[in-house]
Amino acid sequence: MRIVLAPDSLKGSLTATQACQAIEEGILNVAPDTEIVRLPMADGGEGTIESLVYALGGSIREATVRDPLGREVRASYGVLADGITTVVELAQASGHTLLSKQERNPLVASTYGTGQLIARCLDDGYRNVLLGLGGSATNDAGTGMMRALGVRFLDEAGLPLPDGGDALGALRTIDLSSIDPRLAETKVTAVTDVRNALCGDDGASRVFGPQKGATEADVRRLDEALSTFADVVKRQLGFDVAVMPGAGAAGGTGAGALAFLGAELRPGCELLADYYRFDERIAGADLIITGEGRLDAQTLSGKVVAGLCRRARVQGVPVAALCGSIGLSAREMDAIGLAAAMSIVSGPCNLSEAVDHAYEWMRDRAEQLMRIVRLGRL
Ligand SMILES: O=C(O)[C@H](O)CO
Repeated sequence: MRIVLAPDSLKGSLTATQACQAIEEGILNVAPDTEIVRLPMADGGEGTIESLVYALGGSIREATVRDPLGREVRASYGVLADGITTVVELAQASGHTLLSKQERNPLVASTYGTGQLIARCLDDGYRNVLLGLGGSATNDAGTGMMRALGVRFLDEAGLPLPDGGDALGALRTIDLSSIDPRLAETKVTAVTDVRNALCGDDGASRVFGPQKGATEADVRRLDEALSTFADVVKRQLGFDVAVMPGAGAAGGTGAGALAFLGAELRPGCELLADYYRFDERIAGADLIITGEGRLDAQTLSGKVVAGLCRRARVQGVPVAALCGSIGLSAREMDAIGLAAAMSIVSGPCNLSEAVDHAYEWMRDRAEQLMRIVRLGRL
């Protein structure tokens, strides 16, 4: 049998590569001669570097940059085995996991460190950058990132704005005269974990602000500030980032990447599947096993599992999912073409138990799934 493993991470408990390893162990316990293809997925957020480097080869490097509050932090970036592509993950330098709950404050948090990581890739001589967007602590439309790359964001008096999303309310002019000239010869592809717009009810501040510590009043200020940013970009650069799907990823960094880096925005699942040559590699497979923390309405709106099911359906390869929890009905699973889903949790437990045991539970559930598959072949 040939089985393709393509799980997303189970955030906070298993990375996608750990999930692959656990599932593989479970399968091989039952059917040791199974051919396994490992394609750990990611959506642009945490784990994007790890998955791409694991599946495609390459190396992980580190640099000291600024965290969302300006302190020094060691952050990773990836260099793929093709020798030309680097992977910068915004969550590494500007992610919400770098801050304690009390420190979270999207009014002031900045993506500056992400810009420093991009600059490091340019210093190393790379001109093809995959920029993973998701899991941010920020709401600054990527202006911190661009400041680290030479752009100046000025107020009415022509003075530079302070860091953070709130300050963008006072933005009047963008000075591109000192932008890093190497960007002109660099291709940036932004890998987005969501398709949200920049502003409004579906926008970055309203949908993701609260999880970064924004109060209702903060959400309104941040949304207005992003709208001011979008107006200035439109007036000065001539295009409308407010309405583009994915512009709201990572607190609006999708918009910044569009406006200043000339980035193409690609949903994470689609980009990784293309880099992995997913369609070719699933051809003739007996089964695809995917997974994520929770299967729910967000899964339907295009997360990793739905994206893979769409591609697998074209080739007639069945997909099963192993998840932390399942909030989809059988009918909804049918709608996305998911053949089966199992929770890895077998009884009531608290979150820390689930985190501590995720690897063994994933392995055991994969073993059960494999036993069922074997029964079906008797
Ligand atoms: O970082 C964020 O704001 C969310 O992950 C959506 O991109």
